[in-house]
Amino acid sequence: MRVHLGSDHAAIDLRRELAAAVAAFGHEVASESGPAAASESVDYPDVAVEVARHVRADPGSLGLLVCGTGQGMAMAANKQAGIRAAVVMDPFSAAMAREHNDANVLCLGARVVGVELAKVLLRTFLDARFAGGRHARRVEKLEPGG
Ligand SMILES: O=C(CO)[C@H](O)[C@H](O)[C@H](O)COP(=O)(O)O
Repeated sequence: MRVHLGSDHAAIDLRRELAAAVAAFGHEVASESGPAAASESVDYPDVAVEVARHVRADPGSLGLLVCGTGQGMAMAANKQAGIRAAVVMDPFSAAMAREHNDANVLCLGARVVGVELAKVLLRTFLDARFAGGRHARRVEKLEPGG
């Protein structure tokens, strides 16, 4: 699975940890967006839009957005057509976001979850698959005018 990563200044360390985890889990870091140092304060909507565009241009890929809480990244990413971004803090939600909601972007909060839980959430998200069926009808309705 190709994964497009992005963070703001509040989650650089977690972004780096999860970039390594993506590879360790047998997946590919397709792109990495965001500042190089925590001293470079950035606006999360800018990073979220960049990653959303990468995901949309790379069919079948997934996005991973991390910031302080994950909430801002999700709010910004979900404004982009074709993007279904989910903030999760537990493995069940990580699995269901993929299986029922066909989420294609995972949002995590570096100030909310620790690194080891973040890795579990990431692996759960990457390993899950969309269930289709009745869920496909519902997901179609998420698109504007859907
Ligand atoms: O956590 C957040 C709420 O969505 C944002 O994504 C940012 O990470 C947070 O607002 C950054 O706060 P800072 O005081 O500028 O470090």
